[in-house]
Amino acid sequence: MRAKQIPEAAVARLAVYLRVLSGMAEQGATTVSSEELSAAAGVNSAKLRKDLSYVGSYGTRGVGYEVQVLVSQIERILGLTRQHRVAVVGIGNLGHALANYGGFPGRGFPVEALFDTDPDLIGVPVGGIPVSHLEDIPPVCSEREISVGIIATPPTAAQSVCDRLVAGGVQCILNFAPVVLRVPAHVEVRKVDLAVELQILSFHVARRADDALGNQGNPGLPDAGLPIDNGTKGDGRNGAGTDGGLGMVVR
Ligand SMILES: NC(=O)c1ccc[n+]([C@@H]2O[C@H](COP(=O)([O-])OP(=O)(O)OC[C@H]3O[C@@H](n4cnc5c(N)ncnc54)[C@H](O)[C@@H]3O)[C@@H](O)[C@H]2O)c1
Repeated sequence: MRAKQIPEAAVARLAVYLRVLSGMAEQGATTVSSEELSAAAGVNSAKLRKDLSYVGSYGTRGVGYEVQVLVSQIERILGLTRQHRVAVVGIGNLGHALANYGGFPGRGFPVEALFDTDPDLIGVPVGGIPVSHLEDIPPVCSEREISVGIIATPPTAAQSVCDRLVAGGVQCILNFAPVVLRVPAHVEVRKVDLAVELQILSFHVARRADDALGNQGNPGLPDAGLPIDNGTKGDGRNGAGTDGGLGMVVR
């Protein structure tokens, strides 16, 4: 199956399986049953088998899946066979945490550039990387071949930051600012909103309470298994769409 035909929710779960499988490989596991993997990932085994069929992996009866083979298959489908260099813009509370987080490089996302406007921060190393000024985003991103930009600025600054990242050749943007970004069609945006995740959790708690009272709950609401909100290209989900004339996608 081609990567673009895999449902968004399954893509998010594949990333979770990859994290779990990498941990198993580190512990020396060579094979894993679908039951073990589904328990470790917190996904039911029928859904897991369906997800793994998207990457062409069906396992062997009585043996399960070869861990390294499955890791390679998921990495290939997620485009993780090469590194994606990351820039973080806005080195405040969140930006500091992201810049200092040691877990990105090992997952193929080394942080290579930091930007802010605060004169007290410019030139100061955070997580070993000196903070550059906002104005330098295009040349620095282009020179360091940054492909992922993380926006952790106040919402009022996010669009102009986004425009600079795009001018620097960045193709993927992870946006923490509570604002909808306008980007050219070739740029992919994902929006992270932890409040939405909390609201989804709240929904599931409320549904359980409903079920306990013998009601059916609300079956039409989304799977809470997604770590982040999506912003897919102009498909009408999540408020995404095109502006029709400018070739821009609003996410
Ligand atoms: N999505 C979520 O779940 C979530 C969670 C926490 C925070 N946020 C959002 O993340 C953003 C950052 O939050 P924070 O608590 O780190 O804020 P903060 O005020 O601590 O940091 C913001 C940083 O952005 C810098 N900045 C301001 N204008 C800039 C510009 N034009 N270019 C570059 N840098 C600029 C500031 O100097 C500051 O260092 C906010 O928009 C906040 O709403 C989102």
